[in-house]
Amino acid sequence: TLHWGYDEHNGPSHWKEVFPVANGDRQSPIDIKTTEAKYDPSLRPISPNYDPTSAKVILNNGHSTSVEFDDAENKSVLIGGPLAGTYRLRQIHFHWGSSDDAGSEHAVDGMKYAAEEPGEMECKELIVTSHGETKVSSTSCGAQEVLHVVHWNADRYSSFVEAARQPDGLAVMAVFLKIGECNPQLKKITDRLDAIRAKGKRALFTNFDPSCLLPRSLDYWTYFGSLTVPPLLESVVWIVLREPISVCSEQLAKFRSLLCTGEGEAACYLLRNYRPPQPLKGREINPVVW
Ligand SMILES: NS(=O)(=O)c1ccc(C(=O)NCc2ccccc2F)cc1
Ligand SMILES: [Zn+2]
Repeated sequence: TLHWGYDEHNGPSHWKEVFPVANGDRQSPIDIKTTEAKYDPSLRPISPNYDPTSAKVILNNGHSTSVEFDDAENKSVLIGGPLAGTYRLRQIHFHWGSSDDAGSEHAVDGMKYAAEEPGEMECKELIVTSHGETKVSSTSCGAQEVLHVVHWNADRYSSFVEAARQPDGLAVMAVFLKIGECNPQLKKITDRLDAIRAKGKRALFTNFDPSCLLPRSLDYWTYFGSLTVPPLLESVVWIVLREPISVCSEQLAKFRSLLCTGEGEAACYLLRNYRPPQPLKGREINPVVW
């Protein structure tokens, strides 16, 4: 049977063979067309409230690296914005591409921040060389990667797994990471990746508050979608932050050095792990800027 991944033979175009919901009506990620987003005055600011002692372990599950949090009580929660009730922090994880100009999942106005390889957004930069001539460099701009902060509706459901099967069960905050300065907060995570290079490995990871990875502005777009990896359950209220945070090339490269194979297996690097944008199927996207 298909073991899903991100290669030619088991990647996103094959997932529907095992997970038919891949062709559902509320799949993620999507390309957010900002001009079509409809402002909803009832939407409030989001309010993350995390306790650093909730952080427990960092692991490599073969599809990404995640930091898992203690979600046995309402210690670290997200409230406000489009959310009715208290959503409990479960884990954070990342998606990236095989080169610095690809890798995030959601896109904004076609700027496939992350973009599958073809058609990624390019920005032309004029560079004046030392001897005065100008030349155009086409570097990709926009974000190259994405951080997902995953929460579940602890008001209405008794576990993550139960919530993951409900239409309002999960809330995931997406933060774009843009190539630039190295990110000192992200360093805490990238410095631990050497300890969990093989699939299935885990390491202690405590005293970490993921709000340190959030941008200054919490302006966001919100829409109803799904998990972006199998089982692709349609249970996610997406909250996509407009402002990216910075990450440097060297930090991104460390994610790509993770293995999608276990110890003792022929090594294969987890070079990319993002799903391309999916059809909107008539969904409304609400921007929230205040
Ligand atoms: N990329 S994302 O959309 O933010 C995303 C978030 C969480 C999961 C997850 O927890 N999967 C395991 C899982 C799924 C369903 C039920 C139990 C599970 F453990 C997958 C994808
Ligand atoms: Zn994700």
